[in-house]
Parts: sequence; structure tokens; C-alpha cells
Amino acid sequence: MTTVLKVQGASKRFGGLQALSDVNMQINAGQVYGLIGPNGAGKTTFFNVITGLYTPDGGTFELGGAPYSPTAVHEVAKQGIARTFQNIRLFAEMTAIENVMVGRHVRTGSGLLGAVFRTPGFKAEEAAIRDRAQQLLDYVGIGRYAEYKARTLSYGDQRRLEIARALATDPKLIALDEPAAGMNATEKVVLRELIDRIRKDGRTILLIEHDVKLVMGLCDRVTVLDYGKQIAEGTPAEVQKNEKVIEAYLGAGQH
Ligand SMILES: Nc1ncnc2c1ncn2[C@@H]1O[C@H](COP(=O)(O)OP(=O)(O)OP(=O)(O)O)[C@@H](O)[C@H]1O
Repeated sequence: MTTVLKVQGASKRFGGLQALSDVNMQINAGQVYGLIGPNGAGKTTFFNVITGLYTPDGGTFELGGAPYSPTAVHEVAKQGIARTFQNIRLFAEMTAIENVMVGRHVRTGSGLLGAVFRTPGFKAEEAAIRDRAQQLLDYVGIGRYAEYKARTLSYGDQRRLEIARALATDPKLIALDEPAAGMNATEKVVLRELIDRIRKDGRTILLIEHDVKLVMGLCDRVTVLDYGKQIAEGTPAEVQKNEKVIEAYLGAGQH
């Protein structure tokens, strides 16, 4: 089995607060891996650390068998981790397809500056990139909105657009930060089908999610954080029975 992401001893402190202490994670190719825990447990901090948004205080990081140092977001994207955000971060005034095209430029020669200045190299690549972006919009189910401004899409569709943009970088690992947040039951079903399809198409997914039903239904393995510590790791069935996990959730007033 190929390991896609291997993290050992990830730690991050904010002043007096140990937001992550010594967290380990191994995600194998083709897995959907869940990261759960009560509010403030450190899930987003972990995402921010592995994607280069926060500099870790400690830890070793491997992606696709090679060490990587998560020091800059752009470098991590190039290395092969793409992510979405809890608070959607799209270019609101750009069209859906342009948002995906920006994602694709991580993988092309002319880069974002080429896109901005429309260099000759950029123009040559643009048609192919646009085709690929349209395919990705179709893939996530919002192809008909390609020319709509991102801000005019429904919340659920904006989340799917973020996933399309992440996929555009051809990532080794796609990290989804609460993709179901704010979605209604019907949208959640569609999202679940999409994540399942992404996995079947050979991608590896790391998922932060509050919707425990969604996590338990989708994930192969789960890590549970509480106050920055990893209190459980295992299959959804194992984790659900774990006493520490039950306590952590009840203590946080969640069920
Ligand atoms: N940039 C920061 N500066 C200071 N403290 C931070 C920062 N980012 C996160 N924290 C703190 O670290 C702890 C973990 O926060 P984090 O956002 O990672 O939790 P979470 O599990 O993602 O929570 P939620 O489910 O509410 O999103 C919290 O106590 C939070 O206040």
C-alpha cells in the first residue's frame, strides 16, 4: 500500500496554548481519512500546518514518500496538497470557470502572473486549461454555471466549486475543511456522492467534518483530536466505541 501523507509528531503552539501536540497521521493512497473532534480541538490548525499556512514547532512531513517542509502555501500546492477552506475562499467577482483555471495554473508553466498579464505563453495554454476547467465543473456537477460569477452561486455550489479548483491542481492529497458546513440534507447526499466518486477515481482525501454521520459513512479511518491531542485513531466503528472519544464529545456538549 502506498502512503500518501505521513506526519509524525506535528506540534503547534500559540502563546500559552498548545493547539497541536505530537499528532501522527498516515494516509494511504485511495483512502478517505477523517479528522474530527470538538470545537477548538485543533483540526484547522492541523490543516494549516500541513498546508504551509502555519509554521509548525515540530514534526516531520512526507508526501508521496518524499519529505516536504510545509513552509509556504504555494510550495505545498506544488508538492501536491490541495485544500478547501471552512470559510469559502473563492474569487467572488471571477466566474466559476476562471476560479478553476486559477487552480490549474499551479501546474502550468506560465503561472498566475502569466494569467494576469496574459503573456503569449499563457494564451497558448489557455484553451487547454479552459477545457480542463469545464470538465472539472461538469465533474462536480456545476458545469452549467461556468460563466456565473462565483458569488452568485448557492452556498453548496460554491463549496463544490472550491473542490473543482482543488482538483485542478492534480493533487496527491485533497484536504477538505468542513465541506458539508451549511449544506442542507439533499446537498449533503450529493456531496457524499461526489467525495465517493473522487475516491473511486483514485484520489486520496483528508476530511475535516462536523457531521459525524457523513464522516462515519465515508471514511476508511479517522483521527480524533481533543485539546490538540490525538485521543483516538482507527476505523469509524472503532473510534465510535472509544471511551475517550465519547467523553470528549459529551464534555463539549455535542452528541
Ligand atoms: N492563529 C491563531 N492564533 C491563536 N490561537 C489560535 C490560532 N488558530 C487557532 N488557535 C487556537 O487553537 C485552538 C485550536 O483551534 P482550531 O481552529 O484548530 O480548532 P478546530 O478543531 O478546527 O475547531 P472548529 O471545529 O471550531 O473549527 C483553539 O483554541 C484556537 O482558539
